[in-house]
Amino acid sequence: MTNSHLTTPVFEPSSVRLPVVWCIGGVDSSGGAGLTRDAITLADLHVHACVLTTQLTVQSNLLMLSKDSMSASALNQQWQVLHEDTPAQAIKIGAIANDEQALLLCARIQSLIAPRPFVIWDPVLCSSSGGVLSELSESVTDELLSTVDLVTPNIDELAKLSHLPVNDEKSLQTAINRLKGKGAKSVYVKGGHAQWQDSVCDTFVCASHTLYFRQPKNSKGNLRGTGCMLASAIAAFIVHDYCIEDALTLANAYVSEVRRNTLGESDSHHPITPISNQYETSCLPAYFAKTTGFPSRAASFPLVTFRQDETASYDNERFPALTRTNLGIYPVVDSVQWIARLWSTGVKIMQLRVKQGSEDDIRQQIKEAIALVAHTDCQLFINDYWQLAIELGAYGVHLGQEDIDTADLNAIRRAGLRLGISTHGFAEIQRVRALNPSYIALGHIFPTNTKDMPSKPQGVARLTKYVKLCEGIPTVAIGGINLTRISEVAETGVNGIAVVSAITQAEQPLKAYQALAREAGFA
Ligand SMILES: Cc1ncc(COP(=O)(O)OP(=O)(O)O)c(N)n1
Ligand SMILES: Cc1nc(C(=O)O)sc1CCOP(=O)(O)O
Ligand SMILES: [Mg+2]
Repeated sequence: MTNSHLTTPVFEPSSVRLPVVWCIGGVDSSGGAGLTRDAITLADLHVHACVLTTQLTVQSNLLMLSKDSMSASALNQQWQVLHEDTPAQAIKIGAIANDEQALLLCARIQSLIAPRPFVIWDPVLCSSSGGVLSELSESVTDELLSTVDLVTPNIDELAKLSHLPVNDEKSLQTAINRLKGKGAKSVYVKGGHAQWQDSVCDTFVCASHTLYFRQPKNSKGNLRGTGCMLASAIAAFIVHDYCIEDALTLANAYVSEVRRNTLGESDSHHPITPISNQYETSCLPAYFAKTTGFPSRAASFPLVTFRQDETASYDNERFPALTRTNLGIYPVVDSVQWIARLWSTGVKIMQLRVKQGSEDDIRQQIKEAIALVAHTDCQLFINDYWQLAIELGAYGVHLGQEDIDTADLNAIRRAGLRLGISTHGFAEIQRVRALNPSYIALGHIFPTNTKDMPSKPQGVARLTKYVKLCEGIPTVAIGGINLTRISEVAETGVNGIAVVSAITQAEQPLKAYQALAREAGFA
Protein backbone atom coordinates (compact mmCIF):
# COMPACT_ATOMS: atom_id res chain seq x y z
CA MET A 1 0.00 0.00 0.00
CA THR A 2 1.15 3.54 -0.69
CA ASN A 3 1.05 6.45 1.72
CA SER A 4 -0.18 8.91 -0.79
CA HIS A 5 -2.89 11.44 -0.03
CA LEU A 6 -6.17 11.21 -1.86
CA THR A 7 -6.81 14.89 -2.20
CA THR A 8 -10.15 14.54 -3.96
CA PRO A 9 -13.02 16.72 -2.90
CA VAL A 10 -14.99 15.06 -0.20
CA PHE A 11 -18.54 14.11 -1.04
CA GLU A 12 -20.28 14.34 -4.34
CA PRO A 13 -22.91 17.09 -4.12
CA SER A 14 -26.20 15.25 -3.69
CA SER A 15 -28.71 17.75 -2.40
CA VAL A 16 -28.78 21.16 -0.81
CA ARG A 17 -29.79 19.72 2.56
CA LEU A 18 -27.43 17.49 4.44
CA PRO A 19 -28.61 13.93 4.95
CA VAL A 20 -29.87 13.22 8.49
CA VAL A 21 -28.83 10.54 10.98
CA TRP A 22 -30.44 10.20 14.38
CA CYS A 23 -28.08 9.23 17.18
CA ILE A 24 -29.74 7.61 20.15
CA GLY A 25 -27.51 7.14 23.19
CA GLY A 26 -25.90 8.64 26.24
CA VAL A 27 -24.18 11.95 26.85
CA ASP A 28 -20.59 11.40 28.00
CA SER A 29 -19.63 14.54 29.91
CA SER A 30 -15.95 14.06 28.97
CA GLY A 31 -16.84 14.36 25.27
CA GLY A 32 -14.76 11.27 24.48
CA ALA A 33 -17.59 8.99 23.46
CA GLY A 34 -21.38 8.83 23.26
CA LEU A 35 -23.55 11.37 21.51
CA THR A 36 -20.83 14.02 21.33
CA ARG A 37 -18.53 11.64 19.49
CA ASP A 38 -21.41 10.64 17.19
CA ALA A 39 -22.27 14.24 16.35
CA ILE A 40 -18.63 15.22 15.73
CA THR A 41 -18.12 12.20 13.47
CA LEU A 42 -21.28 12.88 11.50
CA ALA A 43 -20.48 16.57 11.08
CA ASP A 44 -17.00 15.61 9.90
CA LEU A 45 -18.62 13.38 7.27
CA HIS A 46 -21.12 16.00 6.10
CA VAL A 47 -24.20 14.60 7.83
CA HIS A 48 -26.62 16.40 10.13
CA ALA A 49 -26.91 14.62 13.50
CA CYS A 50 -30.12 14.73 15.54
CA VAL A 51 -29.52 13.50 19.09
CA LEU A 52 -31.97 11.55 21.22
CA THR A 53 -30.63 11.21 24.76
CA THR A 54 -31.08 8.02 26.75
CA GLN A 55 -28.92 8.92 29.73
CA LEU A 56 -26.50 11.44 31.17
CA THR A 57 -23.23 9.87 32.25
CA VAL A 58 -20.71 11.77 34.31
CA GLN A 59 -17.34 10.54 33.11
CA SER A 60 -13.71 11.52 33.01
CA ASN A 61 -11.28 9.88 30.63
CA LEU A 62 -10.56 7.25 33.24
CA LEU A 63 -13.73 6.52 35.10
CA MET A 64 -17.45 6.81 35.20
CA LEU A 65 -18.83 8.54 38.25
CA SER A 66 -22.57 8.42 37.81
CA LYS A 67 -25.41 8.01 35.34
CA ASP A 68 -28.97 9.22 35.15
CA SER A 69 -31.41 7.61 32.75
CA MET A 70 -34.11 9.40 30.79
CA SER A 71 -37.62 8.10 31.26
CA ALA A 72 -38.99 6.14 28.32
CA SER A 73 -41.64 8.82 27.84
CA ALA A 74 -38.98 11.56 27.55
CA LEU A 75 -37.22 9.42 24.95
CA ASN A 76 -40.51 8.89 23.17
CA GLN A 77 -41.13 12.63 23.08
CA GLN A 78 -37.76 13.25 21.48
CA TRP A 79 -38.59 10.63 18.84
CA GLN A 80 -42.05 12.07 18.11
CA VAL A 81 -40.85 15.63 17.63
CA LEU A 82 -38.04 14.63 15.32
CA HIS A 83 -40.15 12.14 13.39
CA GLU A 84 -42.37 14.97 12.22
CA ASP A 85 -39.71 17.64 11.89
CA THR A 86 -36.44 16.02 10.79
CA PRO A 87 -36.94 12.39 9.70
CA ALA A 88 -33.90 10.15 9.71
CA GLN A 89 -32.28 8.49 6.73
CA ALA A 90 -30.38 6.25 9.15
CA ILE A 91 -30.50 5.67 12.89
CA LYS A 92 -27.48 4.91 15.06
CA ILE A 93 -28.21 3.52 18.51
CA GLY A 94 -25.57 3.47 21.24
CA ALA A 95 -26.08 2.95 24.97
CA ILE A 96 -29.64 2.12 25.95
CA ALA A 97 -30.14 2.42 29.71
CA ASN A 98 -32.82 -0.21 30.36
CA ASP A 99 -35.48 -2.57 28.99
CA GLU A 100 -38.17 0.09 28.93
CA GLN A 101 -36.14 2.33 26.64
CA ALA A 102 -35.16 -0.61 24.46
CA LEU A 103 -38.74 -1.83 24.01
CA LEU A 104 -39.89 1.67 23.16
CA LEU A 105 -37.19 1.92 20.49
CA CYS A 106 -38.08 -1.51 19.07
CA ALA A 107 -41.75 -0.55 18.81
CA ARG A 108 -40.89 2.78 17.21
CA ILE A 109 -38.50 1.27 14.67
CA GLN A 110 -40.93 -1.51 13.79
CA SER A 111 -43.68 1.06 13.15
CA LEU A 112 -41.61 3.01 10.62
CA ILE A 113 -43.02 2.80 7.12
CA ALA A 114 -40.88 1.31 4.35
CA PRO A 115 -38.45 2.26 3.02
CA ARG A 116 -37.42 2.66 6.61
CA PRO A 117 -34.07 4.14 7.64
CA PHE A 118 -31.13 1.79 8.07
CA VAL A 119 -30.72 1.09 11.80
CA ILE A 120 -27.34 0.33 13.40
CA TRP A 121 -27.01 -0.75 17.00
CA ASP A 122 -23.59 -0.35 18.62
CA PRO A 123 -24.30 -2.40 21.76
CA VAL A 124 -22.13 -0.47 24.21
CA LEU A 125 -22.73 -2.36 27.39
CA CYS A 126 -19.83 -0.77 29.30
CA SER A 127 -18.01 2.54 28.91
CA SER A 128 -14.30 2.54 27.95
CA SER A 129 -13.77 4.63 31.09
CA GLY A 130 -15.29 1.79 33.14
CA GLY A 131 -18.88 1.46 34.29
CA VAL A 132 -21.97 -0.36 33.11
CA LEU A 133 -24.10 1.65 30.67
CA SER A 134 -26.70 -0.84 29.62
CA GLU A 135 -28.62 -3.36 31.66
CA LEU A 136 -30.86 -5.24 29.26
CA SER A 137 -32.61 -8.54 29.83
CA GLU A 138 -31.97 -11.39 27.39
CA SER A 139 -35.42 -11.27 25.81
CA VAL A 140 -35.21 -7.51 25.21
CA THR A 141 -31.69 -7.82 23.82
CA ASP A 142 -32.98 -10.45 21.39
CA GLU A 143 -35.88 -8.21 20.38
CA LEU A 144 -33.41 -5.43 19.58
CA LEU A 145 -31.12 -7.81 17.70
CA SER A 146 -33.92 -8.85 15.39
CA THR A 147 -35.22 -5.29 14.93
CA VAL A 148 -32.08 -3.48 13.81
CA ASP A 149 -30.34 -3.91 10.45
CA LEU A 150 -26.77 -4.11 11.73
CA VAL A 151 -25.25 -4.75 15.16
CA THR A 152 -21.59 -3.81 15.79
CA PRO A 153 -20.28 -5.52 18.95
CA ASN A 154 -16.65 -5.84 19.99
CA ILE A 155 -15.45 -9.27 21.12
CA ASP A 156 -16.59 -8.80 24.74
CA GLU A 157 -19.99 -7.49 23.67
CA LEU A 158 -20.38 -10.38 21.24
CA ALA A 159 -19.72 -12.81 24.11
CA LYS A 160 -22.31 -11.07 26.28
CA LEU A 161 -24.97 -10.83 23.55
CA SER A 162 -24.52 -14.46 22.51
CA HIS A 163 -23.94 -15.84 26.03
CA LEU A 164 -20.98 -17.75 24.63
CA PRO A 165 -17.23 -17.51 25.25
CA VAL A 166 -15.31 -15.94 22.36
CA ASN A 167 -11.62 -16.73 22.42
CA ASP A 168 -10.66 -17.97 18.97
CA GLU A 169 -11.83 -17.90 15.36
CA LYS A 170 -14.13 -20.87 15.77
CA SER A 171 -15.91 -19.56 18.86
CA LEU A 172 -16.20 -16.14 17.19
CA GLN A 173 -18.04 -17.75 14.28
CA THR A 174 -20.25 -19.79 16.64
CA ALA A 175 -21.19 -16.65 18.57
CA ILE A 176 -22.03 -14.76 15.36
CA ASN A 177 -24.19 -17.70 14.28
CA ARG A 178 -25.96 -17.56 17.63
CA LEU A 179 -26.82 -13.88 17.00
CA LYS A 180 -28.05 -14.78 13.53
CA GLY A 181 -30.16 -17.51 15.12
CA LYS A 182 -31.68 -14.85 17.35
CA GLY A 183 -32.72 -12.93 14.23
CA ALA A 184 -29.77 -10.56 13.69
CA LYS A 185 -29.80 -9.53 10.01
CA SER A 186 -26.14 -8.57 9.88
CA VAL A 187 -23.29 -8.44 12.36
CA TYR A 188 -19.99 -6.51 12.24
CA VAL A 189 -17.62 -7.70 14.98
CA LYS A 190 -14.74 -5.38 15.87
CA GLY A 191 -11.64 -7.51 16.33
CA GLY A 192 -9.53 -5.00 18.28
CA HIS A 193 -9.69 -7.07 21.47
CA ALA A 194 -9.08 -10.43 19.77
CA GLN A 195 -5.81 -11.43 21.43
CA TRP A 196 -5.42 -14.49 19.20
CA GLN A 197 -5.19 -12.46 15.98
CA ASP A 198 -1.94 -10.98 14.69
CA SER A 199 -3.75 -8.19 12.84
CA VAL A 200 -6.95 -6.37 13.76
CA CYS A 201 -9.55 -8.31 11.83
CA ASP A 202 -13.18 -7.14 11.85
CA THR A 203 -15.74 -9.66 10.61
CA PHE A 204 -18.96 -8.79 8.79
CA VAL A 205 -21.62 -11.44 8.32
CA CYS A 206 -24.96 -10.96 6.58
CA ALA A 207 -27.47 -13.39 5.10
CA SER A 208 -25.57 -13.86 1.85
CA HIS A 209 -21.87 -13.44 2.62
CA THR A 210 -18.99 -12.77 4.99
CA LEU A 211 -16.28 -10.12 4.66
CA TYR A 212 -13.09 -9.57 6.67
CA PHE A 213 -11.51 -6.15 7.17
CA ARG A 214 -7.88 -6.21 8.29
CA GLN A 215 -5.67 -3.44 9.67
CA PRO A 216 -2.23 -3.78 11.22
CA LYS A 217 -2.32 -4.11 15.00
CA ASN A 218 -1.97 -0.71 16.59
CA SER A 219 -0.73 -0.70 20.14
CA LYS A 220 -0.50 3.06 20.29
CA GLY A 221 -2.59 4.82 22.89
CA ASN A 222 -6.12 4.29 23.95
CA LEU A 223 -8.33 6.54 21.92
CA ARG A 224 -11.80 6.56 23.45
CA GLY A 225 -15.04 6.52 21.51
CA THR A 226 -13.79 4.59 18.48
CA GLY A 227 -16.81 2.25 18.63
CA CYS A 228 -19.19 5.23 18.50
CA MET A 229 -17.06 6.75 15.75
CA LEU A 230 -17.18 3.57 13.68
CA ALA A 231 -20.95 3.04 13.96
CA SER A 232 -21.65 6.73 13.24
CA ALA A 233 -19.30 6.66 10.27
CA ILE A 234 -21.08 3.56 8.89
CA ALA A 235 -24.38 5.45 9.19
CA ALA A 236 -22.83 8.48 7.47
CA PHE A 237 -21.59 6.50 4.49
CA ILE A 238 -24.92 4.66 4.23
CA VAL A 239 -26.81 7.96 3.97
CA HIS A 240 -24.29 9.11 1.37
CA ASP A 241 -25.65 6.17 -0.64
CA TYR A 242 -22.75 3.75 -0.39
CA CYS A 243 -23.62 0.05 -0.35
CA ILE A 244 -23.08 -1.65 3.01
CA GLU A 245 -19.74 -3.22 2.00
CA ASP A 246 -18.36 0.16 0.92
CA ALA A 247 -19.80 1.95 3.98
CA LEU A 248 -17.98 -0.57 6.21
CA THR A 249 -14.74 -0.22 4.26
CA LEU A 250 -14.91 3.58 4.43
CA ALA A 251 -15.88 3.65 8.12
CA ASN A 252 -13.01 1.29 8.97
CA ALA A 253 -10.62 3.54 6.99
CA TYR A 254 -12.05 6.64 8.70
CA VAL A 255 -11.41 5.33 12.23
CA SER A 256 -7.92 4.22 11.24
CA GLU A 257 -7.20 7.66 9.83
CA VAL A 258 -8.54 9.53 12.88
CA ARG A 259 -6.51 7.22 15.11
CA ARG A 260 -3.33 7.91 13.19
CA ASN A 261 -4.07 11.63 13.01
CA THR A 262 -4.53 11.73 16.78
CA LEU A 263 -1.91 9.32 18.06
CA GLY A 264 0.63 9.59 15.28
CA GLU A 265 2.57 6.84 13.61
CA SER A 266 5.19 6.22 16.28
CA ASP A 267 4.87 4.68 19.71
CA SER A 268 6.43 7.72 21.38
CA HIS A 269 3.24 8.96 23.05
CA HIS A 270 2.82 9.20 26.83
CA PRO A 271 0.84 6.25 28.11
CA ILE A 272 -2.22 7.12 30.13
CA THR A 273 -1.02 7.05 33.73
CA PRO A 274 -3.38 6.17 36.55
CA ILE A 275 -4.21 9.09 38.76
CA SER A 276 -4.43 9.05 42.51
CA ASN A 277 -7.25 11.53 42.87
CA GLN A 278 -10.19 10.49 40.74
CA TYR A 279 -11.35 14.10 40.34
CA GLU A 280 -7.96 15.38 39.26
CA THR A 281 -7.85 15.04 35.50
CA SER A 282 -5.46 17.82 34.52
CA CYS A 283 -2.41 15.50 34.33
CA LEU A 284 -4.08 13.23 31.77
CA PRO A 285 -2.67 13.29 28.27
CA ALA A 286 -5.45 14.61 26.09
CA TYR A 287 -6.30 12.13 23.37
CA PHE A 288 -8.96 14.26 21.80
CA ALA A 289 -9.75 12.67 18.48
CA LYS A 290 -8.54 14.79 15.58
CA THR A 291 -11.05 14.39 12.80
CA THR A 292 -10.02 14.01 9.19
CA GLY A 293 -13.08 14.16 6.95
CA PHE A 294 -13.42 11.65 4.12
CA PRO A 295 -10.58 9.11 4.50
CA SER A 296 -7.84 10.35 2.21
CA ARG A 297 -4.82 8.11 2.69
CA ALA A 298 -4.66 4.87 0.74
CA ALA A 299 -2.78 3.33 3.70
CA SER A 300 -5.77 3.96 6.00
CA PHE A 301 -7.94 1.53 4.07
CA PRO A 302 -8.33 -2.04 5.35
CA LEU A 303 -7.42 -5.11 3.40
CA VAL A 304 -10.76 -6.68 2.48
CA THR A 305 -11.15 -10.43 1.94
CA PHE A 306 -14.14 -12.65 1.35
CA ARG A 307 -12.61 -15.67 3.12
CA GLN A 308 -10.40 -15.90 6.21
CA ASP A 309 -7.67 -17.66 4.23
CA GLU A 310 -8.22 -15.76 0.99
CA THR A 311 -4.71 -14.38 0.64
CA ALA A 312 -3.01 -17.50 2.00
CA SER A 313 -3.14 -19.26 -1.38
CA TYR A 314 -1.67 -16.31 -3.30
CA ASP A 315 2.01 -15.91 -4.10
CA ASN A 316 1.64 -12.23 -3.19
CA GLU A 317 3.78 -11.24 -6.11
CA ARG A 318 2.86 -8.63 -8.68
CA PHE A 319 1.30 -9.65 -11.95
CA PRO A 320 3.41 -8.63 -14.96
CA ALA A 321 3.11 -4.92 -15.70
CA LEU A 322 1.38 -3.65 -18.83
CA THR A 323 3.78 -2.87 -21.66
CA ARG A 324 2.26 0.60 -21.89
CA THR A 325 -0.01 2.26 -19.38
CA ASN A 326 -1.33 5.19 -21.41
CA LEU A 327 -4.07 2.92 -22.64
CA GLY A 328 -6.43 5.33 -24.34
CA ILE A 329 -9.70 3.87 -25.61
CA TYR A 330 -10.12 0.19 -24.67
CA PRO A 331 -12.64 -1.53 -27.00
CA VAL A 332 -14.32 -4.59 -25.41
CA VAL A 333 -15.74 -6.72 -28.22
CA ASP A 334 -17.57 -10.01 -28.60
CA SER A 335 -15.89 -11.61 -31.64
CA VAL A 336 -12.58 -12.01 -33.38
CA GLN A 337 -14.10 -10.16 -36.37
CA TRP A 338 -14.17 -7.01 -34.27
CA ILE A 339 -10.52 -7.48 -33.34
CA ALA A 340 -9.72 -7.78 -37.05
CA ARG A 341 -11.67 -4.62 -37.78
CA LEU A 342 -10.18 -2.48 -35.02
CA TRP A 343 -6.49 -3.36 -34.72
CA SER A 344 -5.51 -1.19 -37.67
CA THR A 345 -6.61 1.96 -35.77
CA GLY A 346 -3.46 1.64 -33.67
CA VAL A 347 -5.51 0.75 -30.60
CA LYS A 348 -3.25 0.03 -27.58
CA ILE A 349 -5.52 -2.38 -25.71
CA MET A 350 -8.52 -4.57 -26.62
CA GLN A 351 -10.56 -7.28 -24.95
CA LEU A 352 -12.18 -10.33 -26.48
CA ARG A 353 -15.35 -10.91 -24.43
CA VAL A 354 -17.20 -13.83 -26.00
CA LYS A 355 -20.35 -14.81 -24.14
CA GLN A 356 -21.82 -17.34 -26.59
CA GLY A 357 -20.61 -20.27 -28.68
CA SER A 358 -19.24 -23.77 -28.36
CA GLU A 359 -15.94 -24.40 -26.63
CA ASP A 360 -14.33 -25.15 -30.02
CA ASP A 361 -15.61 -21.91 -31.46
CA ILE A 362 -14.36 -19.89 -28.50
CA ARG A 363 -10.95 -21.59 -28.61
CA GLN A 364 -10.72 -20.79 -32.32
CA GLN A 365 -11.67 -17.15 -31.81
CA ILE A 366 -9.12 -16.69 -29.04
CA LYS A 367 -6.43 -18.33 -31.17
CA GLU A 368 -7.15 -16.10 -34.16
CA ALA A 369 -7.38 -12.95 -32.09
CA ILE A 370 -3.97 -13.64 -30.52
CA ALA A 371 -2.50 -14.23 -33.99
CA LEU A 372 -4.05 -11.02 -35.37
CA VAL A 373 -2.37 -8.74 -32.83
CA ALA A 374 0.83 -10.80 -32.52
CA HIS A 375 3.04 -8.32 -34.35
CA THR A 376 1.36 -5.15 -33.18
CA ASP A 377 1.69 -3.27 -29.91
CA CYS A 378 -1.97 -3.93 -29.06
CA GLN A 379 -2.32 -5.54 -25.61
CA LEU A 380 -5.05 -8.16 -26.00
CA PHE A 381 -6.98 -9.37 -22.96
CA ILE A 382 -9.21 -12.47 -22.94
CA ASN A 383 -12.32 -12.27 -20.76
CA ASP A 384 -13.31 -15.25 -18.58
CA TYR A 385 -11.38 -18.04 -20.37
CA TRP A 386 -8.18 -17.93 -18.35
CA GLN A 387 -7.17 -21.56 -19.00
CA LEU A 388 -7.47 -21.12 -22.77
CA ALA A 389 -5.64 -17.81 -22.48
CA ILE A 390 -2.72 -19.54 -20.75
CA GLU A 391 -2.73 -22.48 -23.15
CA LEU A 392 -2.86 -20.28 -26.24
CA GLY A 393 -0.30 -17.76 -24.99
CA ALA A 394 -2.46 -14.63 -24.67
CA TYR A 395 -1.07 -11.30 -23.49
CA GLY A 396 -3.53 -11.01 -20.61
CA VAL A 397 -6.73 -12.15 -18.91
CA HIS A 398 -9.64 -10.08 -17.60
CA LEU A 399 -11.57 -11.52 -14.64
CA GLY A 400 -14.58 -10.49 -12.58
CA GLN A 401 -14.98 -10.64 -8.78
CA GLU A 402 -16.62 -14.08 -8.80
CA ASP A 403 -13.83 -15.46 -11.01
CA ILE A 404 -11.24 -14.65 -8.35
CA ASP A 405 -12.66 -17.42 -6.17
CA THR A 406 -12.31 -20.10 -8.83
CA ALA A 407 -9.48 -19.09 -11.18
CA ASP A 408 -5.91 -20.18 -10.42
CA LEU A 409 -4.33 -16.74 -10.12
CA ASN A 410 -0.88 -18.14 -9.38
CA ALA A 411 -1.04 -20.18 -12.61
CA ILE A 412 -1.96 -17.05 -14.58
CA ARG A 413 0.97 -15.15 -13.08
CA ARG A 414 3.44 -18.01 -13.46
CA ALA A 415 2.49 -18.27 -17.14
CA GLY A 416 3.48 -14.59 -17.48
CA LEU A 417 0.01 -13.32 -18.37
CA ARG A 418 -1.18 -9.88 -17.30
CA LEU A 419 -4.32 -9.74 -15.19
CA GLY A 420 -7.08 -7.11 -15.20
CA ILE A 421 -9.86 -7.33 -12.59
CA SER A 422 -13.31 -5.70 -12.44
CA THR A 423 -14.33 -3.75 -9.32
CA HIS A 424 -17.45 -1.86 -8.32
CA GLY A 425 -16.60 0.18 -5.24
CA PHE A 426 -14.23 0.62 -2.30
CA ALA A 427 -14.58 -2.88 -0.81
CA GLU A 428 -13.83 -4.64 -4.09
CA ILE A 429 -10.95 -2.27 -4.86
CA GLN A 430 -9.42 -3.06 -1.47
CA ARG A 431 -9.82 -6.75 -2.15
CA VAL A 432 -8.14 -6.44 -5.52
CA ARG A 433 -5.32 -4.01 -4.68
CA ALA A 434 -3.82 -6.70 -2.47
CA LEU A 435 -3.55 -9.00 -5.50
CA ASN A 436 -1.30 -6.54 -7.37
CA PRO A 437 -3.02 -6.98 -10.74
CA SER A 438 -1.78 -5.42 -13.98
CA TYR A 439 -4.78 -3.08 -14.03
CA ILE A 440 -7.97 -2.49 -12.06
CA ALA A 441 -11.24 -1.84 -13.91
CA LEU A 442 -13.64 0.60 -12.21
CA GLY A 443 -17.29 0.31 -13.10
CA HIS A 444 -19.93 0.89 -13.95
CA ILE A 445 -19.57 4.66 -14.16
CA PHE A 446 -22.89 5.43 -15.89
CA PRO A 447 -26.03 3.34 -16.53
CA THR A 448 -25.38 0.74 -19.21
CA ASN A 449 -27.63 -1.38 -21.43
CA THR A 450 -24.88 -3.82 -22.31
CA LYS A 451 -24.94 -5.80 -19.08
CA ASP A 452 -27.29 -6.22 -16.11
CA MET A 453 -25.43 -4.74 -13.19
CA PRO A 454 -26.32 -5.58 -9.57
CA SER A 455 -24.49 -2.44 -8.33
CA LYS A 456 -25.41 1.22 -8.84
CA PRO A 457 -23.68 3.50 -11.36
CA GLN A 458 -20.69 5.01 -9.57
CA GLY A 459 -20.50 8.45 -11.20
CA VAL A 460 -17.44 10.53 -11.92
CA ALA A 461 -16.89 11.92 -8.39
CA ARG A 462 -16.44 8.42 -6.98
CA LEU A 463 -14.35 7.38 -9.97
CA THR A 464 -11.93 10.20 -9.08
CA LYS A 465 -11.54 8.78 -5.58
CA TYR A 466 -11.09 5.23 -6.86
CA VAL A 467 -8.35 6.30 -9.28
CA LYS A 468 -6.43 7.93 -6.42
CA LEU A 469 -6.92 4.91 -4.14
CA CYS A 470 -5.47 2.66 -6.87
CA GLU A 471 -2.32 4.77 -7.14
CA GLY A 472 0.55 2.69 -8.51
CA ILE A 473 -1.78 0.33 -10.39
CA PRO A 474 -3.14 1.34 -13.83
CA THR A 475 -6.90 1.92 -13.94
CA VAL A 476 -9.61 1.51 -16.56
CA ALA A 477 -13.10 3.05 -16.37
CA ILE A 478 -16.05 1.17 -17.88
CA GLY A 479 -19.83 1.38 -18.16
CA GLY A 480 -22.09 3.69 -20.14
CA ILE A 481 -19.24 5.80 -21.47
CA ASN A 482 -19.97 7.56 -24.77
CA LEU A 483 -18.86 10.59 -26.74
CA THR A 484 -20.80 13.03 -24.58
CA ARG A 485 -19.51 11.68 -21.27
CA ILE A 486 -15.98 10.70 -22.14
CA SER A 487 -14.16 13.97 -21.44
CA GLU A 488 -15.24 14.11 -17.78
CA VAL A 489 -14.14 10.50 -17.39
CA ALA A 490 -10.74 11.27 -18.92
CA GLU A 491 -10.30 14.20 -16.50
CA THR A 492 -10.27 11.79 -13.53
CA GLY A 493 -6.79 10.65 -14.59
CA VAL A 494 -7.88 7.10 -15.39
CA ASN A 495 -5.34 5.30 -17.64
CA GLY A 496 -7.84 3.78 -20.05
CA ILE A 497 -11.51 4.04 -20.97
CA ALA A 498 -13.29 0.80 -21.87
CA VAL A 499 -16.32 0.91 -24.15
CA VAL A 500 -18.59 -1.67 -25.70
CA SER A 501 -21.67 -0.10 -27.30
CA ALA A 502 -20.09 3.30 -28.06
CA ILE A 503 -18.08 1.44 -30.71
CA THR A 504 -20.00 -1.74 -31.53
CA GLN A 505 -23.37 0.01 -31.88
CA ALA A 506 -21.97 2.96 -33.83
CA GLU A 507 -22.84 3.32 -37.49
CA GLN A 508 -19.18 3.82 -38.28
CA PRO A 509 -17.21 2.04 -35.57
CA LEU A 510 -13.73 3.08 -36.72
CA LYS A 511 -14.76 6.71 -36.85
CA ALA A 512 -16.46 6.33 -33.47
CA TYR A 513 -13.18 5.02 -32.04
CA GLN A 514 -11.26 8.02 -33.44
CA ALA A 515 -13.87 10.49 -32.17
CA LEU A 516 -13.82 8.99 -28.67
CA ALA A 517 -10.02 9.12 -28.59
CA ARG A 518 -10.04 12.77 -29.75
CA GLU A 519 -12.73 13.83 -27.28
CA ALA A 520 -10.90 12.14 -24.39
CA GLY A 521 -7.67 13.89 -25.38
CA PHE A 522 -5.96 10.57 -26.14
CA ALA A 523 -5.52 11.12 -29.89
C1 LIG B 1 -12.32 -3.44 -18.81
C2 LIG B 1 -13.39 -4.30 -18.26
N1 LIG B 1 -13.95 -3.99 -17.10
C3 LIG B 1 -14.92 -4.76 -16.58
C4 LIG B 1 -15.37 -5.85 -17.25
C5 LIG B 1 -16.39 -6.78 -16.68
O1 LIG B 1 -15.78 -8.03 -16.48
P1 LIG B 1 -16.51 -9.20 -15.65
O2 LIG B 1 -16.80 -8.68 -14.30
O3 LIG B 1 -15.67 -10.39 -15.80
O4 LIG B 1 -17.89 -9.37 -16.37
P2 LIG B 1 -18.12 -9.90 -17.86
O5 LIG B 1 -17.44 -8.96 -18.77
O6 LIG B 1 -17.52 -11.27 -17.93
O7 LIG B 1 -19.59 -9.89 -18.04
C6 LIG B 1 -14.78 -6.13 -18.48
N2 LIG B 1 -15.15 -7.18 -19.21
N3 LIG B 1 -13.80 -5.34 -18.95
C1 LIG C 1 -19.08 -5.58 -19.52
C2 LIG C 1 -19.25 -4.52 -18.52
N1 LIG C 1 -18.69 -4.62 -17.29
C3 LIG C 1 -19.00 -3.56 -16.53
C4 LIG C 1 -18.57 -3.41 -15.15
O1 LIG C 1 -18.83 -2.38 -14.53
O2 LIG C 1 -17.92 -4.33 -14.67
S1 LIG C 1 -19.95 -2.43 -17.30
C5 LIG C 1 -19.97 -3.36 -18.70
C6 LIG C 1 -20.69 -2.97 -19.94
C7 LIG C 1 -20.06 -1.81 -20.63
O3 LIG C 1 -20.70 -1.62 -21.82
P1 LIG C 1 -21.03 -0.18 -22.40
O4 LIG C 1 -19.75 0.47 -22.74
O5 LIG C 1 -21.84 -0.49 -23.65
O6 LIG C 1 -21.86 0.53 -21.40
MG1 LIG D 1 -15.86 -12.05 -17.06
